[in-house]
Amino acid sequence: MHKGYQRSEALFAEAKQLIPGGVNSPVRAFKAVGANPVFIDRAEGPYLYDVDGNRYIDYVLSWGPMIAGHANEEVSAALKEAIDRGTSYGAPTELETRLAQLLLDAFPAMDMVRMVNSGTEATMSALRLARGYTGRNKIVKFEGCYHGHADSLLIKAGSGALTLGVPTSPGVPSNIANNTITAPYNDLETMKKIFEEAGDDIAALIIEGVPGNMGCIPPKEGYLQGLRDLTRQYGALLIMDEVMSGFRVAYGGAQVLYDIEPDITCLGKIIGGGLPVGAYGGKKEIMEMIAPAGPIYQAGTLSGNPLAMTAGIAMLEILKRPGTYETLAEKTRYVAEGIAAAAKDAGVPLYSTRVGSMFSGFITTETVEDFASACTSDTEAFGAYFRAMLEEGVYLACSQFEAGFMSLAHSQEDLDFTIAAAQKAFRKVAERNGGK
Ligand SMILES: Cc1ncc(COP(=O)(O)O)c(C=O)c1O
Ligand SMILES: N[C@H](C=O)CCC(=O)O
Repeated sequence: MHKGYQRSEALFAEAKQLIPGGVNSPVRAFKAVGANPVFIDRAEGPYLYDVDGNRYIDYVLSWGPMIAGHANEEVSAALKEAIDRGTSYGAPTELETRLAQLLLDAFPAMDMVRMVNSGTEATMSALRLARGYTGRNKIVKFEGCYHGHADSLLIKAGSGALTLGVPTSPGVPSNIANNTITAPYNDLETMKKIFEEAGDDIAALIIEGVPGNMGCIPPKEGYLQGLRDLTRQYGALLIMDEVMSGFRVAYGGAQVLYDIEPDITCLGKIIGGGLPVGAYGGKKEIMEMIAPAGPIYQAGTLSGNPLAMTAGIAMLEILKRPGTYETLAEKTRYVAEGIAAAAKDAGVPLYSTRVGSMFSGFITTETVEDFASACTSDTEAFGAYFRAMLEEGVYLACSQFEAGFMSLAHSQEDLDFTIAAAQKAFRKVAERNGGK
């Protein structure tokens, strides 16, 4: 029985006086689902516990990083041991080299990697590198893909920007926006035309390994290879943003799953084991353009932070174990199919997608394969579904345009509980739709 949201409501009211919108990242505000955020007290395994004493099965997992579950014993033990040796030195450590080696072993396309503090820093720095390396200015991104909040990339962006109705943010200077070309995802013909027209000016094409920021939308067969061939033909770099898909859809990322060789890869989330981190890497010839090896400047006071490196190493050691990704994919299949069946039984149209341990359910009768088709979803109905699931004790991403994530800690009981909750929630959505 849900205990209500009293204390969360009070904390949110207080936070709104001190922090814009009461949150430190817009998606957390639950704005698109007609609710107020629950404030979290603690987390363990697959569960979040809120300040009112409610327990939720968590499919957000801090927006992806907590793939081994919250407060994982091995990650926590490594961190406890590390913290007494100091929390930041601003000087090199062996830990950075150890994590770098793990990343390079997992990504055959990377010869070198640079650590930063967030996914935003990784993609922003990767663009500068691509521009500096090619001597060109334009970049191509996809409608509905989100790569963090750097100016060049906040154009027709997904995630919170899309959910909150500001996919192209005010404050991005027009001369920067003019250098970003946007394209529809999963449409190779349109991309060919873009390159025919502007190919000689394009420094890079950036794509999410598996887009998750307009909901999870798998690439069509051969699409990524088509982009790889096209970028090579025109001398543009292919940047795979695997901040979300890295170590989520495979050990490595989407490029390992689909056998694609990008020029630059961006990482974040899982590789920090729940601590702030990002990384970007690629071929030696490109990476050695970065200072101090080369002239392209990029720096960071806390980059390579020993705690983030420690947590990342512990996390990858867990994920390396045989069977990890098979287990994650099987749990995801089970719950996604269960949710889809629950929607069908209630007469709610649901288009279900998944890749590895990422999944989405779009409330629409359409086939979802790009931004335009994702936008056919009934976001009001999604809000009703989200609120009903929350009351049942299941914490989903608070937008139709976000992906769900599975962890190693979710038990069979948790998955069955989730499906039973979805059966109740979709019946409520159907009643609401019938009552329209
Ligand atoms: C694909 C992708 N790229 C980049 C980012 C930006 O990462 P961060 O939020 O760590 O800045 C995110 C998430 O926010 C993401 O999902
Ligand atoms: N969809 C975003 C990243 O993947 C959500 C994280 C955020 O913006 O706070």
